[in-house]
Amino acid sequence: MTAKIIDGKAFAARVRAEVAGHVARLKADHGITPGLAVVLVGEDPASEVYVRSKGKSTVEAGMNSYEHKLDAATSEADLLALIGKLNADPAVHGILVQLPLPKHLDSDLVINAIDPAKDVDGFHISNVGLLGTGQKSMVPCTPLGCLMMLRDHHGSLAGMDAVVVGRSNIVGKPMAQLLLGDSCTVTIAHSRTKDLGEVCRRADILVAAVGRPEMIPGDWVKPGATVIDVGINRIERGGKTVLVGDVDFAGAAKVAGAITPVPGGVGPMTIACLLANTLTACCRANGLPEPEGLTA
Ligand SMILES: NC(=O)C1=CN([C@@H]2O[C@H](COP(=O)(O)OP(=O)(O)OC[C@H]3O[C@@H](n4cnc5c(N)ncnc54)[C@H](OP(=O)(O)O)[C@@H]3O)[C@@H](O)[C@H]2O)C=CC1
Ligand SMILES: Nc1nc(=O)c2c([nH]1)NC[C@@H]1CN(c3ccc(C(=O)N[C@@H](CCC(=O)O)C(=O)O)cc3)C=[N+]21
Repeated sequence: MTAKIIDGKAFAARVRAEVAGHVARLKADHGITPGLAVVLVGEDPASEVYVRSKGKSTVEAGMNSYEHKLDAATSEADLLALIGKLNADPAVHGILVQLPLPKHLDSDLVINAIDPAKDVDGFHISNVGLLGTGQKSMVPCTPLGCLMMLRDHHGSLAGMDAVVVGRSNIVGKPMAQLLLGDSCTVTIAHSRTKDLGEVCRRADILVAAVGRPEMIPGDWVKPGATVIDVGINRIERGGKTVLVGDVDFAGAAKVAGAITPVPGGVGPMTIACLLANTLTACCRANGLPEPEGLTA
């Protein structure tokens, strides 16, 4: 079998266009422009690329983008003061603090200082709790993007066996919650899982969020399964730096029913969902009905 390639880039373009349409209507009918503030502490080159591309997409969707670049040595008090200001600013509907933060900053403390209604990453403990109890929340962008692609491909996910490899707070755990919410039978695997290959081979839906280049070989994939590769790994190959996922794409594509590529899969969907979450936060803040199909 040769897998269908799930085109995250094209899907993301559709989501962004839909968001832009809603933004135009918000402006015309209500005079409101959604605003997203992105906070970057320190000078990680990969993060800077990512923050720039977020800013560009935000503006292209018709929203306001506010970038705050802080020195790597910024104190916790200064960062918390900035978050306080953004929380109080009515022009800012979404706040994203780029992770990881420099080691001297307590990321839990910082994330939990964000107004949950503006927490477009969905990392605040109250959003985590709302998601876990099936209540309306802000849903983390990467897992939300994965869910949208899965629903688009399968329609209903009910009863499917899903395996999520990785248990981070930003990808693995919220991904598992969303799959459970769609009535999958969910297994969460991690670095202490025994017989990971055996576990993966049970999956109708296999989500890899590990951060290890091409660690999942084709023979861990059940024939016909849907593979969602969240990994973003930069490696040297043939004297060039290339981007690869956590899955051996060539091997897995021979067995899977459908697979997301890297680049052009989950990454672009993450950014599209960030814009969608900012729009949703703006609608909620203004007591307006939220657009359908852009949340979980
Ligand atoms: N496309 C996108 O939009 C995004 C992509 N990413 C990418 O996704 C990947 C994962 O990110 P993130 O969740 O933040 O990473 P973390 O490093 O926070 O978590 C990695 C997880 O993988 C598990 N793991 C590590 N090694 C193994 C192994 N050998 N076998 C099984 N499990 C293992 C860890 O287990 P344990 O808990 O036991 O240590 C951990 O739960 C990265 O490549 C990152 O760049 C991240 C965010 C967004
Ligand atoms: N608070 C916070 N929220 C995040 O959502 C967050 C974060 N911090 N820190 C870093 C990770 C990583 N992440 C990516 C998003 C998009 C691409 C993306 O668009 N990737 C393109 C390729 C881009 C390239 O070429 O480098 C693709 O896969 O096609 C990648 C990675 C979000 N993260």
